[in-house]
Amino acid sequence: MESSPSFSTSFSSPPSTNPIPNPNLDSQPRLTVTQLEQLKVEEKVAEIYRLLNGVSAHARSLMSELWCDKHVEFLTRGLKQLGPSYHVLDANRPWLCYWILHSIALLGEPLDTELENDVVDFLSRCEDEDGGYGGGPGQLPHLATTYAAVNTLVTLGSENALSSINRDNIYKFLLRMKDSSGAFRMHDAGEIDVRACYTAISVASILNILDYELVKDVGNYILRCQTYEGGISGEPGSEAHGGYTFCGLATMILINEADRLDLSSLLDWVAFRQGVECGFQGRTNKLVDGCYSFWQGGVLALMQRLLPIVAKQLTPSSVSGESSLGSTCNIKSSDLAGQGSGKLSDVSFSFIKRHTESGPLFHTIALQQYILLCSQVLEGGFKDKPGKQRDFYHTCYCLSGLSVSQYSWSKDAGACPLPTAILGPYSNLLEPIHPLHNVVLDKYYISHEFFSRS
Ligand SMILES: CC(C)=CCC/C(C)=C/CC/C(C)=C/COP(=O)(O)OP(=O)(O)O
Ligand SMILES: [Zn+2]
Repeated sequence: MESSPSFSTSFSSPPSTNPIPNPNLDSQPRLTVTQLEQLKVEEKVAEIYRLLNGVSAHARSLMSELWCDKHVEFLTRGLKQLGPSYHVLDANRPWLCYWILHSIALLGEPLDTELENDVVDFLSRCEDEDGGYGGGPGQLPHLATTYAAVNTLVTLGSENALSSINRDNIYKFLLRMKDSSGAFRMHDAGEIDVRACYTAISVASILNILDYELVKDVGNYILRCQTYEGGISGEPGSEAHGGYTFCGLATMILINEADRLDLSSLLDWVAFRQGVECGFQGRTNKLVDGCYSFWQGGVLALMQRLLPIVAKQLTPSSVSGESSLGSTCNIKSSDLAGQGSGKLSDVSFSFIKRHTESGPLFHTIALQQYILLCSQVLEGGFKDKPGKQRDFYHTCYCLSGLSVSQYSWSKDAGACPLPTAILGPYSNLLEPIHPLHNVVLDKYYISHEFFSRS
């Protein structure tokens, strides 16, 4: 054996170079590429956190400040003009709109009407005449960019933005993407995966066009993607990953079938993804990354609302209660038969005992610390981890994760958190999100009202 069992090889390390000799530890077990990277990241993060030692509470609060003005400046500049290096994202332009505009909305910053109308015009030019949005004008419609475009227009929230969406055509596009297995494909003749299922169901739900035809058998596909670890993979037989776990769980909640998952093993898997760096990793034995603050933090925010069902899966009569997800998720614990593996680790069990009544399922202050001290770029924007560059994707998902962690103690969706739930000054508080769609909650309510009318 090349390495000791406790240093098991990561799935994603390239076989040709893995494991490599560790020059610093000649007589020790040899470490894999990922293990060496992990040690470096831990050291960099520890160095940052050491700065907090021995300084006053005031200084610590300043070090944890969210630099709102800098972020708004970075985001607004990006919305107006991007440098040439962004050409690689030419097929993702609705995503850029969503990442930037959702981040601005989370920061509570209004957008000027001219800029807003420019975005609505641009997205209308990305809309295919047979339904769905492409990555840019004239590009083929794709489910991911359709999700990004719809979430952007919901985030803008004006009559002009919401009425620009052709719901009949989007419905036809979604039906065309539906596979006979029940799952969805990303585009005509494209790949089938959990992302496609989530983006289709999220769009249909938010636009109030979700029906039996779209829902039929999609839950069976998601069930096939829950792995032996408890998390959810992109397709059957692959590795559990935070991004897909969010997509899979949110889909199951939106179609009212969350109780079919083994929620106790899912909870165990996701709870263990928060590491010594205080942030989350995307999968077992991989590195921390700021974007998982939302993908994994969002899963835990959803799981918090499902705890009565987790407990019911374990012991059908132990806990009773209703899910609090609101109108899009009308799961009633009384509707659910006790099912699932019936096995729950001590960790999950004590979580449930402590948190069925209140309180988050992860260390929310620690996550805020990772986001604000390790991912935040003081000139504006957020990054994956120390040593990386800022980008709009990480800015969007670090801010979304920050919002989720700030509101995780709040009993009612969006209720103002206590100061003790916020790391740094209270002015760090972001807008709350709807955790199933990742749009700002107020914007969700406006669109819900708008699309309920027709
Ligand atoms: C709505 C929507 C489209 C959601 C997408 C969800 C999402 C983020 C999926 C993750 C995809 C994936 C396998 C990343 C692994 O990358 P990596 O190997 O570079 O990263 P890792 O080492 O952190 O796993
Ligand atoms: Zn990332």
